[in-house]
This record gives sequence, C-alpha cells and structure tokens, in this order.
Amino acid sequence: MKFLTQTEAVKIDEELFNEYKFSVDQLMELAGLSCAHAIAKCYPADCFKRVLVCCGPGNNGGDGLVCARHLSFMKYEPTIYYPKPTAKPLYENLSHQCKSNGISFLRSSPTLESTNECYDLIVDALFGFSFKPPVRETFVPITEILLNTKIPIASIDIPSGWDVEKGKIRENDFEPDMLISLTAPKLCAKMFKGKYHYLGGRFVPPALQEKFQLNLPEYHDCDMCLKL
Ligand SMILES: NC(=O)C1=CN([C@@H]2O[C@H](COP(=O)(O)OP(=O)(O)OC[C@H]3O[C@@H](n4cnc5c(N)ncnc54)[C@H](O)[C@@H]3O)[C@@H](O)[C@H]2O)[C@H](O)CC1
Ligand SMILES: [K+]
Repeated sequence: MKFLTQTEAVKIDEELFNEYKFSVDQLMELAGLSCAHAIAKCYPADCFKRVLVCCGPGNNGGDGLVCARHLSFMKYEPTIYYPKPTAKPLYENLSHQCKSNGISFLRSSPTLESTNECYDLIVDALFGFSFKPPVRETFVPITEILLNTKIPIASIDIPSGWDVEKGKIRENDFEPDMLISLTAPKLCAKMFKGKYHYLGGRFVPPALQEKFQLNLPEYHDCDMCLKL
C-alpha cells in the first residue's frame, strides 16, 4: 500500500472533484461516516459513550461534524468543540444538522480537568492534509489538552499538528490511540504507534487508484472501513 506525500494527497483530492465530479459534501459524508464506523468497531458505545469531537476550520473539521452526527445515531453522546466555525453554507449546514440532532457545542475551550472528567473518547478532527505548522493561537489550548489527556484520541486522517510527511517531529505532538486514514494513508502514518489504524473513505474510483498506484487493500463485504 502506498503512503502519500502532501502533494499527492492534494492531487487525488482535486481529481476526485474535477475529473470524477464528486462534490465535497458527498465525499465528506462518506469520510465522516467511515470514521464513525471505525470508531464504533474499536470503542463500543456502552464503554465510550461521551465523545468530545474537536473540529478545525477546514474539511478535516467537516469530517468531524459528519462523524459526530453519525455517532449520535449509534448510541454515543457526542459534544462538539468547534473554536473557529467557518462561515460557509457547507459548514453552517453541517453544524445546524448536528444541533438539530441534539448535539451540543461547547462555548469555550474545555480544560484538561473537565475533559478528563466529562469524556470517554476524543475525536481529533482539527487538521488534515493541508495543515501547515506551527499551530495557530486559537488551537494551542486544545492541542495542549490532546497532548496531556489520558483519554484515548481517535485522529481523523492525520494526527493534528503532525507533519503530514515526517510525522511526529515536535516535542508537543500528541500520540493518538487510533488513526483513520482517509482515501490512502499519508507518509506520517508510518510513524503511528497507536492501537488501531483504519482505512476509510471507500470512494476512490479504480482508475484513480491505478493512476496513483495506491495499491489499497480490499475492503470486506459492505464495510465502510478496513483495519490495516
Ligand atoms: N480526498 C479525501 O480523502 C477527502 C478528504 N477530506 C478531508 O479533508 C481534509 C483536508 O481538508 P482541507 O480543507 O484541505 O484542509 P485541513 O482540514 O487539513 O486544514 C485546512 C484548514 O486548517 C487551517 N490551518 C492550516 N494550518 C493551520 C495551522 N498551523 N494552525 C491553524 N489553522 C491551520 C487552514 O487555514 C484551513 O482553514 C483531509 O485531511 C480529510 O480529512 C474530505 O472531507 C473528503 C475528501
Ligand atoms: K486530524
């Protein structure tokens, strides 16, 4: 299986939109749904009910909003922390759908103590493959919580803050318990040492897989995600 550079990840994304005519909403829905499925396989709702979903300003954050909505249908109780909501219809609609499904949004940053006390699992949907270090000020408190909490963290696509290609290179980069690589793993995933690595985003057309020589393993039956 191929591990993608940042440029390859961006190129595949562009081809899905431009050549294959997917809309971002379509892919985000499938990506977020596959993350919820992978999480449900590893952290059952009866033990990991209270989930803090941390969402960033880009599409990784959008995946998080979709994931939170699906988790709420799977007997979890998600809470969303979305410190920099993006003023675009896509994100506003996703937020609205979460609220309409009874999911609450935190008004201010949680503390390490409140996080440890109130949640059983954290979903990291802060940054994906377009992240450029260093982490900007708004997101510093939450990344410090991710670094110091003992609650398991499931990262969507990239552990937020990691270099997309070189991985965990900074002292304060946190170590997630789970990584769900979307489309194909990025190079940083080679450094992942957590318990569960899943592949999600079962939407890559065979011709595109071939063109980028992704060499993806086969998904089973009707599964949305695959344990790597
Ligand atoms: N093809 C696929 O597999 C799909 C993947 N999806 C998800 O989309 C992300 C990539 O999304 P993108 O919008 O390009 O970027 P990010 O979410 O990674 O982040 C951009 C966002 O973050 C801000 N930002 C960047 N660096 C920093 C920083 N140092 N500090 C603070 N903020 C930062 C930037 O300004 C933007 O606002 C991919 O990983 C998947 O998760 C799609 O959902 C479906 C298709
Ligand atoms: K992430």
